[in-house]
Amino acid sequence: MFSHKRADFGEDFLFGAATAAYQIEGGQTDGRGSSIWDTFSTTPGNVHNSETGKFACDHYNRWPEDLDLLADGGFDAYRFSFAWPRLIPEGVGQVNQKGVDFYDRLIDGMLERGLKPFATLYHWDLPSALQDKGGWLNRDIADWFADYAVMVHKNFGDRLETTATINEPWCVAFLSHMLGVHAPGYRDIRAAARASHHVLLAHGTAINALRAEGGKNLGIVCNFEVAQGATGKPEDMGAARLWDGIFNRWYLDGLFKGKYPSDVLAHFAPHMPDDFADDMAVVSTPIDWFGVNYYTRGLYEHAPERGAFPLRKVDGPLEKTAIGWEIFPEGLEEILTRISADYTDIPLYVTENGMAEIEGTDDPRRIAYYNGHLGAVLAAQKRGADVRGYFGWSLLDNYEWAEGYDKRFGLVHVDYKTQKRTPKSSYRAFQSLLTGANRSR
Ligand SMILES: OC[C@@H]1[C@@H](O)[C@H](O)[C@@H](O)c2[nH]c(CCc3ccccc3)c[n+]21
Repeated sequence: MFSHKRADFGEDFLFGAATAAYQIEGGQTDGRGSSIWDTFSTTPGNVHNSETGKFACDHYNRWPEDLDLLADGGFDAYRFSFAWPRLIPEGVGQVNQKGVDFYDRLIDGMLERGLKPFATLYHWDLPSALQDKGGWLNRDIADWFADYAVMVHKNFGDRLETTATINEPWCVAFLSHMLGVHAPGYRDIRAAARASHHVLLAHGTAINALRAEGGKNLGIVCNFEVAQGATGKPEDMGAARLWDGIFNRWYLDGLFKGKYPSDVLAHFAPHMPDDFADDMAVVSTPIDWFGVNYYTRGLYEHAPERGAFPLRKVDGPLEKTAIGWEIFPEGLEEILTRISADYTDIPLYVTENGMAEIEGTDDPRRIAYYNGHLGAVLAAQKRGADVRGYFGWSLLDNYEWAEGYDKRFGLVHVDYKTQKRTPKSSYRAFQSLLTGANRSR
């Protein structure tokens, strides 16, 4: 079990678990439109075993059971995402009423169980019809996204506890347009530079549109990593600093200082959209809370042969999870205190933190992983970070993007042949922390 008590975190602190539509819903039916992950995952070479989210955890049909798991676990909140193609199949225009009905039932199901809905508008499943128009490379996406955000607000806003615009703009832009690891799988610095700006422009444009409709408790979720030099050599420390710029400071500086970091801009400058500087007031539109996703640290070395970004991640010595990420809870304390000291004093939520294992292990290390990172939250709170909640990634084993289904992050095991859900020992640890007892319905 955990070595912490629920009261340690503060009376109003919220505990939750998180998921994302494409990773759990399946349900490619009832008018849902195609997304870039449907096409990317069915293109050979992109995803482990060419696995897709076609069925996933069948959450589209099994959502009552999954909400029961959250309620039985004693969780206060549920972080979920809307599938843009399920609500507006072509991305703009015609609404799919069956999609609206699904999320109506889902959100009412949360409220009936006393679960606070923490919604994410975009968790990577862009409608294919918008990709056909350039997707994140087309500046118009700011308006497409804002119109979608307003549609969600009008249908569900009165029942949502919080709304995040984008999950992990670094993944939407750099991972997907520079590294090509995620959909749409570009490997092009010009695409990466333009997507890295347009994703934040879309965020700010949507925040302004939601404010105009009376939207409240609006935020964004970014992913963070502590970047350290593989050695103390100046060139390796410089590589870590540059990665910190690419992964962390591009978003923190853009969102909270209204200015992109000059070291990263030096590499992106020839490829940035014209007059991007004129957009920075919109990019840094004030928000009400900030979501922090944290998993691990990275060690970096100088790699001159690597072209535009002369750096390379190197293998570290610390214990690793099944997805190869070092276990480094101190990094969560560092990230939370850095954000609250250097960037903003608005409330922070740890919106994702968790550990992958492989099939059937119910890895006992997961309890230690969570215990260590919960301790990091407490340490950050003691150092002044206003951390209001913590969401474990993930409620269920699910579709782990390019890794397919092998890498299991769930607090609850899913047998994909039978769709049987089985709580893991880490689920019981949260249940004990949150309810003081191990019980199931
Ligand atoms: O990889 C575990 C989770 C994903 O399942 C979530 O959908 C996503 O929000 C998320 N972000 C991160 C950290 C950033 C990252 C994502 C994918 C690959 C490498 C780094 C880890 N995770």
